Amino acid sequence: MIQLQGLTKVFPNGKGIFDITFTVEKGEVFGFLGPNGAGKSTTIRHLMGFMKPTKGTASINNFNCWNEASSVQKHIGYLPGEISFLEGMTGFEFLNLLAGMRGMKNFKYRDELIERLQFDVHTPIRKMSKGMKQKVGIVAAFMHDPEVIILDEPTSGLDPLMQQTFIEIVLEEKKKGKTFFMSSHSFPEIERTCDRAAIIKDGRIIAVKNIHELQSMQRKLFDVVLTSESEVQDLLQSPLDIISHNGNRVRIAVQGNYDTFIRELAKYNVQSMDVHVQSLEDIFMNYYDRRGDER
Ligand SMILES: Nc1ncnc2c1ncn2[C@@H]1O[C@H](COP(=O)(O)OP(=O)(O)OP(=O)(O)O)[C@@H](O)[C@H]1O
Repeated sequence: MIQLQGLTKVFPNGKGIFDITFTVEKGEVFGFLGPNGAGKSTTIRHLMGFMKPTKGTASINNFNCWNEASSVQKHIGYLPGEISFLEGMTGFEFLNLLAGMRGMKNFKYRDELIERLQFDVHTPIRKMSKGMKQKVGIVAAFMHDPEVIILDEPTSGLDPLMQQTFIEIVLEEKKKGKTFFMSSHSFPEIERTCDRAAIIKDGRIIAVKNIHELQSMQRKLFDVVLTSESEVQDLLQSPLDIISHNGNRVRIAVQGNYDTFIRELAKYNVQSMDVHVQSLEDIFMNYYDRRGDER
């Protein structure tokens, strides 16, 4: 449904995106993850036909995103990363303007979305908070029942309850066979909604992975308190993956090797233990670091 083939955009300052290649299948929810400035919005702007690539192609539904931008945009719902609306209007007037431009006839879903996102759509846009504007943007991206929905950091500005509502809406649309491409910093949101995710850093794709694969890469970090610093010194000689230590405290990473972990710790007087499950974000950061070392 969405194809990027060697997509490259080099800005005059040498930054940009380089040789981006991947495919998103019809009905797939695809996450696009990366730190600030990695190239997420630039890639999305190419998908929307707002930017001409230096090299390579982007296509949606077999339409070239640059040469056939108007055909592409007919199939798409889009939420930009930075929303700029016609500030003189209310949210409702803005949505009506879009609906008119799109020749929309059925407003049932629009009204349902407004109801679920719980905001006063008749507020003038210039008086809206960031979160309220984001909600208007979400309604605008979904209301016309598009086949493909492209979202640039959709939950930024939403409170946790509304993030949850948003996730539910995405999962419902996924069931209807919609294709999603969404950039995000929120790993739980990607984890809950996406089938696969691409990880981008410094304009280059460093991994495209199945979400289950990412989840199975999760390590657990145990913060263990022993009775003395000398015990910690002894433990440092063990085969355990010790991330850090301070006084009689030690942080140990465990990924599958629980038996060794318990056998080693049983040799000491353990005073307390806390566990942290590594977030997907940490997994990505580890991934970046490893790749950085290889270069
Ligand atoms: N029009 C432009 N001219 C010059 N450089 C640009 C332009 N647009 C983006 N860049 C640069 O390209 C890189 C990628 O930017 P982009 O906005 O795509 O990142 P991003 O992953 O969306 O980041 P964020 O999460 O902060 O929105 C950055 O280094 C940015 O400064």
